[in-house]
Amino acid sequence: MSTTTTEEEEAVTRETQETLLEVNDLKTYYEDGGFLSSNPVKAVDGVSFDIKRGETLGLVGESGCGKSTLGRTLMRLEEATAGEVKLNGTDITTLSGADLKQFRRDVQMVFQDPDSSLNERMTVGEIVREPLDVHEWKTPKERRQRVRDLLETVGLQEQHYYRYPHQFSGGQRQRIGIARALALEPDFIILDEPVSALDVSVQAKILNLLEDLQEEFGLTYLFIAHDLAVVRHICDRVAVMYLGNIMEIGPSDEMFEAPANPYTHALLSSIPEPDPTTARDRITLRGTPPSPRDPPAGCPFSTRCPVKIRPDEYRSLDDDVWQRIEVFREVLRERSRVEPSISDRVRELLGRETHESGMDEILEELFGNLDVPNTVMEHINEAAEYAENDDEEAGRTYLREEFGSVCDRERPSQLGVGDQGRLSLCHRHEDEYDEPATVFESLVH
Ligand SMILES: Nc1ncnc2c1ncn2[C@@H]1O[C@H](COP(=O)(O)OP(=O)(O)OP(=O)(O)O)[C@@H](O)[C@H]1O
Repeated sequence: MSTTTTEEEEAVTRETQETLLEVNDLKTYYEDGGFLSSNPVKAVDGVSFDIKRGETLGLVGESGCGKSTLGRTLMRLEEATAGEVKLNGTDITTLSGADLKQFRRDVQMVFQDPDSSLNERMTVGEIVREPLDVHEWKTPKERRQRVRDLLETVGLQEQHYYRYPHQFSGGQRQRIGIARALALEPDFIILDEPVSALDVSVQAKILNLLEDLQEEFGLTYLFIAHDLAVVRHICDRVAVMYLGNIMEIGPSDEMFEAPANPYTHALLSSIPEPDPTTARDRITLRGTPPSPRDPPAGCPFSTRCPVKIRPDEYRSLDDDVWQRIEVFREVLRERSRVEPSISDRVRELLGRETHESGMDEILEELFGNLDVPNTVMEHINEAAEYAENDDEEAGRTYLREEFGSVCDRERPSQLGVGDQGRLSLCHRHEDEYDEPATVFESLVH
């Protein structure tokens, strides 16, 4: 049908478009000598992608998954720990002097909260003119004219030049932020949740403005958002981020219609469907994302994945028992996050052995009403014993060795799915395993 041809044509067009930004195995770690552990926060943990000139790439994921850190690293507001960021073929992570100054003209950022990103003591004219002054753009007279033109471009008026940000509505303030970002004619703009703080009625106007500006000036966008509906509307492609990794990246229409990665699947199933006849089955994710100080050794999503690969000997184990084992593993992980000295202190304060009394209750709660095979229960008891003796780490290792699979052990690579260059980070795309979609089907029926 014609849609397929159009989609294929789009894929071919993308192939021939010029690459503006290329990111290779980028890592940004925060070494802040944390209170609970000296491990760094692995906010961005090895991401690779590219953005073509004129394209809009959406970056979505739950709070804390590393979206802003990635955006800030691309802006050189955070220092990359490892990897490459190439803009027009030049690695920007090592730029300095005049080259860095030029880079600061080419890449701009629009922030979520126009209230806190605009200096209340400056007039609108001064705010928009500031980057022109810093970069000594042409003459002062030409700068003033440029600001007037920019105000008009973003839908404000010339007389707004002498007013202060507090005299404007949220949408107008975001227009001021956009005018400022456009001042130096950048190639690339990072939009960090640009409409999240605005009323729904104003959001559409700002999104339309951004689309018009993109067309007029040939801009390339990285659009950071947690609102998937907004992303679907405005982005050509979407990258789904989880725990510092890109789990899936590809054309937005294709991804929204048939997510390939289990995490994308779960994320999309949590948005209400406008058309109830196509309602997807909702997937409720267990637990919370692991700490980015201590991410899983294998797949980043392995601790919560509803379609995680099981070891052969447990393929036919009852689903409920299997889920509870996974929860038990999560419990030990949580407990091992607490530094022993703190748990000792708690025990001291309570005047009792908190760990020991807790473990029996946990096992009863998790497995008490289930028919658990003896061999399985023996393994669980063994791990519980380690935990009772304050060695959660040994308990975790024991469970990983017994119940773990390739998902726990090996980080998957990004594998191609579909025929439009979509990539997904999941072992299930390897030939020997069932695809995530097939397993989700069987879970539901
Ligand atoms: N300056 C910092 N020092 C230490 N850790 C940080 C710092 N900034 C962010 N983090 C941590 O890095 C991780 C990623 O944070 P980031 O703000 O990039 O996520 P996000 O997806 O943008 O979240 P949100 O949507 O809530 O802004 C989080 O665990 C966060 O606590």
